[in-house]
Amino acid sequence: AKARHFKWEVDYMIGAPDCLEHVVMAINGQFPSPTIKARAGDTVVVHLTNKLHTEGVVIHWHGIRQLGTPWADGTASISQCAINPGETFVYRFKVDKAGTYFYHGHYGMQRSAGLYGLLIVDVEEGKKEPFQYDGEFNLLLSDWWHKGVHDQEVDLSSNPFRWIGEPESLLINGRGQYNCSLAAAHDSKASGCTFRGNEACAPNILHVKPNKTYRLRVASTTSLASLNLAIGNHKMLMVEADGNYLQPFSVNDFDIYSGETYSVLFRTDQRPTDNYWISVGVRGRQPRTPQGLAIVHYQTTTASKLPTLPPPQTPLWNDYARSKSFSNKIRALSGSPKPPINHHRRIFLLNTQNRINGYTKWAINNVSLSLPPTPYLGSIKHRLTNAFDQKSPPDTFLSTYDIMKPPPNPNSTYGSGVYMLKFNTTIDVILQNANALNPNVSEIHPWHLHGHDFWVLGYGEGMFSKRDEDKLNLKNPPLRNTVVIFPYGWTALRFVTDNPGVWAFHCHIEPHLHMGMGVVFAEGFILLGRYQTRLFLVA
Ligand SMILES: O=C1O[C@H]([C@@H](O)CO)C(O)=C1O
Repeated sequence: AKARHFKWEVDYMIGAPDCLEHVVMAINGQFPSPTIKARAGDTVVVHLTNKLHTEGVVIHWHGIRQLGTPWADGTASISQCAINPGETFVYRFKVDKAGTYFYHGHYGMQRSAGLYGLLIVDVEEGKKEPFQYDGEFNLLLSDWWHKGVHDQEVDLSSNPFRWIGEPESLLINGRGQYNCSLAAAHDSKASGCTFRGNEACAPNILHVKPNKTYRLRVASTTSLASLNLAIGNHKMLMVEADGNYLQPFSVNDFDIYSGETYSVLFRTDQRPTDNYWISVGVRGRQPRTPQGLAIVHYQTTTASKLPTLPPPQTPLWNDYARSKSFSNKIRALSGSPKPPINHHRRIFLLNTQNRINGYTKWAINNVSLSLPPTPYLGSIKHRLTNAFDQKSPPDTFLSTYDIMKPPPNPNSTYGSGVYMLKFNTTIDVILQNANALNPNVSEIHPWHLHGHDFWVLGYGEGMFSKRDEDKLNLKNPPLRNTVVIFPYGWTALRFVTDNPGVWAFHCHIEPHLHMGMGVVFAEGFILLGRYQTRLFLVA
């Protein structure tokens, strides 16, 4: 194992992610930020200097569990103070498990502003993956707005509320095309793009040889969009999710929610004199955004030749049955760690859209997350009891709550959202979706847990009930760090509190987190009475 050192400077720069000039966040002048490559067992050391003039910054290493290093999780107000302009903070953490990961800003809405990059962890030297391939490509998916992120933040925090709307573009590896279409040949209304190939917004081209197997690592860091990805005429084999191996299964396309990663294998067994589209489109919300496109180029033909077939169509945005069917196919590779059979504590988290003094918010069990200036990790360890509201949020909600209707009383309150979890216990979380403020609206929310992987025990419709208990999958549930709740449905997950620290658990939709959609798990602190806690000492 090695230590891998990086010297990074975060700044804004002028870019053109979808061909239109726009301010974008960059590391060392690069957008998307540089890809980190490491091997399992390595230590990554990032010296992060904040070159922004008027705002703080932090970076979260999404999917890395930070075993024994909770201070390196990179969450402002939770694991650390935001790094001030001019300051350097050193992130030092172990990448203990091979897989496809990414990193991103976790302060305000800086991820939406473009602060993200990939983190690829290969298996240890001499070890093998449980599948074989001849080459690999990375696709980092994101969505892009023409309105700047500061304006978006103010819109969302205004009364009356202003929603950010759907993205203008989808980006693949930071590249999209707003004012032209690569697939204009298949769309009489669109005007074609003319690229020489070296433009910053020219599409990604994956150069492949015929009759080989390639691994495609796909990560979604979208601010809002749920996506579906397909490769024209090529089937894919799902083999990895969020840094954990899957029982392989074949698909024509797959859904990917913000915060998720997948590896798929595909075989270049199609007509080698043609090229093929990779298309990415919006699901789960009214699609108002053109597909994102990349090209698979068979090296037996010319790279500039556009595919003859049209880009694969994205499935109907509200065909949730299709999305659920895909999610339900995801199983852990046989031999993967299994969940404990019993739980010690079960926390029900009701997701509702609410109002506080006329401001539109999201709340969990009627508490809308509001982060304090002093980071929890320090304030809880040092018992700074006036650093935040010590009132525990509720473990459940009224069983009579009608999730099919808008909240009868939409008024909510702000809270610190801190759940104290005992060390080495098994925690179940039942995420319960509900109707938003408008009638007949319930949206998708991908929830992401820091500091852990969890087992996804199942999904269901309506209110979680005792009867659903028997349907939970304790046999081969996948381990993940992000999972979706479907409209009007529930999702059950389980994890073990074996990693002392303070961990965010939140909707990975950036504007939703900004509007309070999250909670905090403080784990491994000994409770010494009402206001006294101490960090549990572990080796
Ligand atoms: O948080 C959100 O707000 C809007 C809508 O509910 C109110 O405008 C929307 O679609 C969200 O996801």
